[in-house]
Amino acid sequence: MASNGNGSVVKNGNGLAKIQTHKKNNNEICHDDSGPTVKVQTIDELHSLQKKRSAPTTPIEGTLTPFATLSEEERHRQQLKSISASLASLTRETGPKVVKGDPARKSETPRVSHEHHIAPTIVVSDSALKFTHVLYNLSPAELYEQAIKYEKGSFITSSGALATLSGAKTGRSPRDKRVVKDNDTENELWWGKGSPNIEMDEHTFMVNRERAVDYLNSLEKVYVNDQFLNWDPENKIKVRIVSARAYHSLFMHNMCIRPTPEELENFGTPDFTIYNAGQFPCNRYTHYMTSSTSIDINLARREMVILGTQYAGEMKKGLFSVMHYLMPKRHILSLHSGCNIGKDGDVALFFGLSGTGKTTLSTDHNRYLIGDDEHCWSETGVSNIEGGCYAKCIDLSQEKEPDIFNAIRFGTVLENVVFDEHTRQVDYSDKSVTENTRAAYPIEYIPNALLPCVGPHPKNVILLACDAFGVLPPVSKLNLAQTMYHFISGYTALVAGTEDGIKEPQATFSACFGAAFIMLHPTKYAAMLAEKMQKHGATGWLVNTGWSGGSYGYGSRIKLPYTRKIIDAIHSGSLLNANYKKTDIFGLEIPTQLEGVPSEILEPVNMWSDKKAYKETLLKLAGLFKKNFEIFTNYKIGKDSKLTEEILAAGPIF
Ligand SMILES: Nc1ncnc2c1ncn2[C@@H]1O[C@H](COP(=O)(O)OP(=O)(O)OP(=O)(O)O)[C@@H](O)[C@H]1O
Ligand SMILES: O=C([O-])CC(=O)C(=O)O
Ligand SMILES: [Ca+2]
Ligand SMILES: [Mn+2]
Repeated sequence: MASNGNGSVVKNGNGLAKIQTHKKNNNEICHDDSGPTVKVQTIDELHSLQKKRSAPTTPIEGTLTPFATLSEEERHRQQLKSISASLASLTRETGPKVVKGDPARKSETPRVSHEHHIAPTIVVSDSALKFTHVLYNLSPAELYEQAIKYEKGSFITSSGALATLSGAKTGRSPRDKRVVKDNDTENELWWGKGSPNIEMDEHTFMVNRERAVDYLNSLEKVYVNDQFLNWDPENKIKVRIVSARAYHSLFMHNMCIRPTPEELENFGTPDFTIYNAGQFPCNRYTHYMTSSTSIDINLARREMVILGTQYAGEMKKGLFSVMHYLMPKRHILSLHSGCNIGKDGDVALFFGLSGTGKTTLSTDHNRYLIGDDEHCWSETGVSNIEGGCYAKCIDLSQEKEPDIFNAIRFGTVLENVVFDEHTRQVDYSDKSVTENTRAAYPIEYIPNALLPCVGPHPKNVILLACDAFGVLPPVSKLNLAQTMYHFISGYTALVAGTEDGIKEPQATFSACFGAAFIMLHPTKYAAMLAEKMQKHGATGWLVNTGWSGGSYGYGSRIKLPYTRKIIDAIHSGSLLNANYKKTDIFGLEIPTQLEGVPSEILEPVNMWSDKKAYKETLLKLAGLFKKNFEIFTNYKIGKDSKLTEEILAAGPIF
């Protein structure tokens, strides 16, 4: 039996109805098929319909900036020229042939003798004969696709974050950081004992730079981010990050300030450039190299090179070091601190080393978040340097820290976490890869973030110390000299190893609560802080977020709700008017009462059952403070020798 003549259903030999696939002239069956069809010839054409052209390549209509008067093509050309110049080998071609777009997409592969070929060649090498594809300021969605397709260990978690692996290094490598010592920096920077700046010469920097650039140019494609640092419009810095991984590009997209399409069109030449060739090692036969990792800063060239570590925090903190050099030159103080602002406009800074509570306490439901880690204090007030937060996520829970937990969603980079292979549910308690698991998210993922991230002069300067010895009071009010003493000391006590047995707390002193990132001598920053606090009438506080009733293993950590009550009382101003008494040895002013906190915990000795052990531990810690401060005793702080004397006298006395 063949056609029934109506052209719709044909019975075959065994009597089953067969649906005809050729065009019918009636529509009795499958009504849904009769709608309009797409007007394309191929599947590629169909895909091309999905995408509308947009930033960062589409010009914004109606903008009257000089750059906007250029044709789109000319703007494009200039942008590529700038990127080609960034990627130039300094010994061969002046810059590689760069072309925008993903090499995996055929339509974007350059044809021969293309106008995208920017650089005139001096000497032809193999690298000059190929194109380097530039993936310029990709969006999070595009970077997700790149990461998942090309980078092992990239997965979407159940909440939508991008889980990544940073490779062998899961934290910063401060011993592998080098800074070029030249005629200027020799006198300007802090060198020697206690300083984070380990010298290298200009020539060695160039060797490493060439190594990184050659590595990047050998790849089929590189990622380029053009972004900003510092929300203060007068002191914004333009940064370019050239990297080989979508993970790095998305991390910086989140952590730096994201330009608007208009700002990107007028971007021009960056003020600072990072070459992140982290997958590729440095050469240990190179002078100054003591491992296969090297993070090199050249302030004169305004460049940074990363070899042999893929830990993304190196980029964030490398730029922070640069800000610690550039900002003081403009009489702006750079700060390793969190910052928030109350409904009445009162600003608080939170200094502290890792794990002391900067992120936890600056993310406060009753206040607006300005930033969690890096700030500037200028003549006009405070500004966040970054456009994102980098939160520790070990043992993170929705109950304890809902805002951070909920920020871990689409767009967020999750480093080195462990998740269920099927549900992709993250287990935040799992330390299999590292204890330093981290989440990097744009600041606007925190619901009460203040945008733009700027505020007036701080009213309170809170120094956080997690004292695992259990002898520092939960809160003390500091005078200016004491604030400077504790700021320069930068104390916290970590507990080495948390698995089995009771371990001794380990005291850590890190000048300005961030010695790894400062460039000038600590007393320079301290002098600026003292001047600003004095001028704007800010009050200093020392808050112990660590142990009470005994050292680690005997006492217990001060409950977070109590610390929050203490912080609330600082913000509201009520603590300023409390009654105070002075402690022995450290001479700290401690309140006798504080609403919502049991009075006995305010004085540490009350909580220790073994008073003798308390006194011994207190003296031990005081001795550590004294010893640490020795390297600072020969420095004058600011112009005021009276203040210097007061600071030296503000430490423990015994
Ligand atoms: N009393 C307390 N005060 C503050 N934090 C506490 C307290 N008790 C426990 N914690 C916990 O200590 C941790 C503090 O870590 P947080 O991420 O805030 O430190 P951080 O200073 O931002 O560190 P980093 O510089 O490494 O980012 C959190 O997990 C918090 O829940
Ligand atoms: O920089 C990092 O890797 C994390 C951080 O915030 C710090 O250590 O201060
Ligand atoms: Ca933090
Ligand atoms: Mn930090």
